[in-house]
Amino acid sequence: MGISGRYDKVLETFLAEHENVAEKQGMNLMDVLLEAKGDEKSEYKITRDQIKALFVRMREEIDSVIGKSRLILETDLPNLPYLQAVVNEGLRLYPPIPVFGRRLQEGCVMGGFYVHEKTTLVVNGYAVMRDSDYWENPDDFKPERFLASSGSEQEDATKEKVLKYLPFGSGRRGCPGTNLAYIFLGTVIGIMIQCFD
Ligand code: HEM
Repeated sequence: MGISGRYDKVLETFLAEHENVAEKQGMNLMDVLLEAKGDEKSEYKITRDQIKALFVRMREEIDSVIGKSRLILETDLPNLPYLQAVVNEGLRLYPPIPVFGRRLQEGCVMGGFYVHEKTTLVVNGYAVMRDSDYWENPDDFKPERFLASSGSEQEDATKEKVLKYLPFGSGRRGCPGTNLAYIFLGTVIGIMIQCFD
């Protein structure tokens, strides 16, 4: 058995351990995911088949662009649009920093309300990125929405996209590490796809 087969076996043991514990004390991320998978009423069903289809498409893209003889480099990322779309969609649905703040230097009208200067506002990026006014089927994991060929979200003008896609905030206090973050997310996820089944 290859290394990835052996690794799969170890992971399956962990999964079985989590599924079979009768009385849980606290929950960790794997418990949360397993509960979502088993929850009939959950808004979005996670199935192993969906994860597999996503995985197969990413693996095909990486194999066709890079081959099987080396690992992904930073310079490969622009040639891997589906991998980038998966990273974008992951950040849209599960932003590591879901809210961020601003303090107003001047009073102004926002959404019909006058907001005084020095007011601290919290921007809920999580809610904006799941708003059905801006995103089609917002709770679905659909990386295709970030592909240039997709008609739905991609047709939006760049400015609007910046304001509805906020995993790194926006404007002059937006995250200065955005480019670095895309590089490490793309390479780390891509390398895991290359190395493990
Ligand atoms: C997945 C990775 C990352 C995410 C999701 C993330 C997200 C964010 C968000 C939402 C903000 C607030 C932006 C705003 O208020 O408009 C922020 C600020 C910031 N981030 Fe990141 N970040 C990431 C990685 C990084 C990295 C790799 C660095 C540096 C190497 C970095 C450095 C900073 C700094 C210094 C600020 C404060 C900017 C300011 O207040 O002017 N971040 N980040």
